[in-house]
Amino acid sequence: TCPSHQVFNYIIVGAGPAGLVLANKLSANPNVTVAVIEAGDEQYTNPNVTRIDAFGLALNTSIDWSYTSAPQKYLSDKTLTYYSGKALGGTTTINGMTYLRAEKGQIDAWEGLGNPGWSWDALFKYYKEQEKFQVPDAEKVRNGASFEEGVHGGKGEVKVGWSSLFMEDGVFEMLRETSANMGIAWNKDPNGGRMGGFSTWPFTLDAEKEIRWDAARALYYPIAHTRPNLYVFLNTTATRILWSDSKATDGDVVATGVEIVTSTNDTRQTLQACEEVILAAGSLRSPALLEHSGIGNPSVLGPIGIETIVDLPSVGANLQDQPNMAISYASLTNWTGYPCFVSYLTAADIFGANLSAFTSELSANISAYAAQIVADAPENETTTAIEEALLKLQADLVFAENGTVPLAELLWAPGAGSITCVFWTLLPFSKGNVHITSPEAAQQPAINPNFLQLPIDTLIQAAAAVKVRKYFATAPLSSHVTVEVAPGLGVVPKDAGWRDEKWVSWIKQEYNPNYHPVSSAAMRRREWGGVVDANGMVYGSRNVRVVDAGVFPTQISGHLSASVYAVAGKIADAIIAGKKGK
Ligand SMILES: Cc1cc2nc3c(=O)[nH]c(=O)nc-3n(C[C@H](O)[C@H](O)[C@H](O)COP(=O)(O)OP(=O)(O)OC[C@H]3O[C@@H](n4cnc5c(N)ncnc54)[C@H](O)[C@@H]3O)c2cc1C
Repeated sequence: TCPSHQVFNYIIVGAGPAGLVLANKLSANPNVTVAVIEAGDEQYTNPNVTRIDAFGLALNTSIDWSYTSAPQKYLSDKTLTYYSGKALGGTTTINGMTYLRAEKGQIDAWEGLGNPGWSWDALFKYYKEQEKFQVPDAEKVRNGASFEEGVHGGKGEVKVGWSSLFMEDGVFEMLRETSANMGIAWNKDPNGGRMGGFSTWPFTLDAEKEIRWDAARALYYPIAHTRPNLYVFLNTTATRILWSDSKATDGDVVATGVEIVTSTNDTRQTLQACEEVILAAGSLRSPALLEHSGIGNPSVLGPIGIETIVDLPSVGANLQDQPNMAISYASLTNWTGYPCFVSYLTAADIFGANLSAFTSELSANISAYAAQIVADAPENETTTAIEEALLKLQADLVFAENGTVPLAELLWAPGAGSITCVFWTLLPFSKGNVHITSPEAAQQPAINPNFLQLPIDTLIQAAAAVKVRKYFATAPLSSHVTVEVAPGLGVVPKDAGWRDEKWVSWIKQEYNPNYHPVSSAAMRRREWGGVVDANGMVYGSRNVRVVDAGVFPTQISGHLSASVYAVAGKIADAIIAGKKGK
């Protein structure tokens, strides 16, 4: 028990989906006090957050951190805007609401990275338990909404379904038939562990009231007035973790609370935690908080005058995100409605007869790729042995014979006088990092995903682009489009293959992040570049956890939020069960 109400059992930093799952679950016990610290404000009535047609409107507003990436070495030093939510509800207040989980095989691979108990079946329990699936009516089903029995849950907090803005009649059938003619089968439900094929996806929304369903709506507002043991500090930023003068018997550091600053008062204040400090500030900020608190790589912390109290060079390492760009064709039709059509392609779908040659080329290059990753990282961040093992694991998963893990995602967006396909490589091999560059906590860290560091990522993206063009040339989609608007045949000639330099330069020019940054506080065995153990506990600490998208041991093929909710749910239960880890 804690001595007074000024001292909380748990302090959670960040009120995104991860932070709010933790807050909700931990505060269900009335004897436990929980403080949530969130840099942003509540957005209950902000129409940019509630309107189901609002995706995009909140970007670059006060609820978006709008970070700028570090210059991207492999993109001619270009910097990219990194959207990220700053609100009660975190990035779910500004995101696209797509509810897509992951591929079974890739979650099963998490266990092998030193995480006992992490498998698809373990996460499936949480996906279902947290979900309130709203069964689509007959009209929505005619327009493509579909699901498999047993895949969804009906009693959870996260509302999932389709809105009335569904794309008009005919689009679903047109894309489904085109996919079939491409050899891409219809997948009735991509959320059951097999994502490959052509599908429609559900959204995180309230289908009856037609409002977006962000993490605060799901997990905070319903309990806000019924839990006096839950304290939420809005417009408040955590600047560092506070440490006890004495260490635990095994030498681990012990957190006593956090230092905070509010948006109206520059004076540093402290909040004390008698049990744990849990960082859920997102994959771009939790590593920065660890570093500002002295946990990290001495070669990163030393030069900016921060004393290393736990030597953990993998903090902020392993950052991975996906490349995002679009191919667009003119159409004589003004398509209306909100699209939710996706094609998930495997390596075999993308490379066809070239697959085994491509796989051999990759295998032959793995050592060189590992060396490149090490060369681009700060001193002692990682080793070629670790990187080689991780690259091999990913290559085996993605390029396995008869492998089912999707390697590229194609989103179909018919609009006014056009049909656009937004597409991205799902599992890039390039690897970056996120590190602080100043002792000032208010300064954003340097976000460096190292996009297109390894040539293989450009080739996969180009091969996906060639496949998108083939889609547009296949009936019946081909009969609904006229000229290619982007990139346009003048930029990339019609017959350009995926090794063509024209694709490479177009990809480098059009490059955007996909805003799915993961693994910067990876849950892995410590000697394999892990930051946290299988229960989210930071190595070298007695009572500090990280629980957010940063702990994903690897990138996933789904969109992140469904899996962030599930990962946080599983770790919250581990905390409640008293498993401190290690
Ligand atoms: C433009 C965009 C579109 C997306 N679309 C989709 C989609 O359609 N479907 C999907 O599943 N996923 C989507 N995502 C990704 C998904 O929303 C995020 O991966 C997910 O919200 C991450 O959850 P999190 O809890 O790890 O972090 P976040 O949701 O980012 O929450 C972290 C919170 O911590 C707060 N914070 C940070 N530092 C501090 C500090 N020092 N002190 C106090 N508070 C702090 C932040 O303000 C934020 O509220 C999208 C992301 C973006 C940017």
